[in-house]
Amino acid sequence: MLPTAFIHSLKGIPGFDAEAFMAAHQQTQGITSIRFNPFKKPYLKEIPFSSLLQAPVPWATDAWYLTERPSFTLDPLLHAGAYYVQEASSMFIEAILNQTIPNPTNEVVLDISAAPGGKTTLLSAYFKHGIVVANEIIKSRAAILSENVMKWGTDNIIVTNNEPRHFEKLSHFFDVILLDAPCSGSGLFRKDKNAVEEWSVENVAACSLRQQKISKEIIGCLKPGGLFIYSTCSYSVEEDENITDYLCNEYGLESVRVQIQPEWGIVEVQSSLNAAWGYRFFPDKVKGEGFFVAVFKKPNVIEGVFQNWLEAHIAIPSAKQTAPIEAMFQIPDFYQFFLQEDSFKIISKVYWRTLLMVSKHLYIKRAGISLGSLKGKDFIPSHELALSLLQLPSVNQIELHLNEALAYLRKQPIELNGNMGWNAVSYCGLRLGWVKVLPNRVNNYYPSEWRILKD
Ligand SMILES: C[S@@+](CC[C@H](N)C(=O)[O-])C[C@H]1O[C@@H](n2cnc3c(N)ncnc32)[C@H](O)[C@@H]1O
Repeated sequence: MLPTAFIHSLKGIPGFDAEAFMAAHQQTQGITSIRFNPFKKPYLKEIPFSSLLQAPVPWATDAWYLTERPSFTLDPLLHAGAYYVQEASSMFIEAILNQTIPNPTNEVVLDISAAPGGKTTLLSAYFKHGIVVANEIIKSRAAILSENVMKWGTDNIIVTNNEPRHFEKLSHFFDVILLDAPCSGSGLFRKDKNAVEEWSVENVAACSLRQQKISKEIIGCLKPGGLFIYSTCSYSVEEDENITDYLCNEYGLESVRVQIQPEWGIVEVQSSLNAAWGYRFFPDKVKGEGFFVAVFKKPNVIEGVFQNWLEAHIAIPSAKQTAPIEAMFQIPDFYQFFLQEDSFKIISKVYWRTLLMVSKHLYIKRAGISLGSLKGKDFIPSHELALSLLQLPSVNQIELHLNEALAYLRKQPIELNGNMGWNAVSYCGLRLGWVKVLPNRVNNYYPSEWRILKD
């Protein structure tokens, strides 16, 4: 049962049809959609859920509605990062980017509220020659973000665990900022019954203030001429159109209109003060959950100078240290090696300076691809390396059957014939992780904290 005050608060919003809206909330069968990982799909020997793929999500690339929700946990390809289970409305960010930055080059992108990482993975794929700083304020959620980023496997994501105000020093640094704001969550009422119970007029007002505060703290990081995308999964005007007015009034952002197809069912709205464009997703009109998004351009004025970038708390290992690792994994020379804690990592040389600058001001949870660390004389490859997109021609790869893959993901002992030492294991052609073959046993190196607990 939806709160009366909530329904009352939506009356008068263009596209809101109380009866149809409430009927859509009675539907028990949820909508499930996935977006394939464009970098891993070419290696897949079998398309997951091929019999369940119902129809493509019209505003996204290689994203599909499924006829039912399978057990994703028990699909090894979820753990290999073959796809991301993402709510369809959220995928509209790709349609926005296609229209506003049709030829992405080497953009520096900030996803300020990024966990669990649905939009981060989308941004990482869209800006494949750029870099995405994916930030999450809550530590436990930053860990989930990090896990999902590792599974996605790209080398162009830096995960940070900071408050938005910590970004203030990165003046005019980003070409694109996505603020997928924390909100009252009414758009997810169909999926999350707790959100219904927690909804209140007071919380909507508190969320609106928080959205303004986050905007204020990060707006200076956007380059003149840069793109600002604001989204929520709330239907409340206070969190949607009113924030778009705030962004135009306070920071002079210019609203950008996006083309939509009538058959998509998305409702175009305008804010009351600045007539800023916004896009509303109502569940009775769209095959997806509730969502709001608006797009802005920062005026193109030239101001400010970049600070001196070149001091950072990241170490560069010596060539002597990296030579055996380079030889072990045949690392292409467009990568820069760096050491974070005791882990050897790489990032594209193009983004080395970006990383230095970010690391000067923010807590970096992960960046680039971790290759592993030295334990005595042994080099222990990181799990992240197995999940990355790096070709590892010198590594022996053992293809597992479904039962073996699930045993591996449960971190159970498995029997395999591999080469002595480190071997990657894969399922349907995608790497799942590492095993170490010893004379009398095989050690399973799947991370304990990620293991599947479900039978
Ligand atoms: C809507 S969710 C983000 C979903 C994510 N963008 C995705 O696509 O998977 C909003 C996020 O904002 C974070 N958050 C909460 N309070 C915040 C604050 N004060 N500043 C920034 N982010 C905050 C939440 O922890 C949550 O992860």
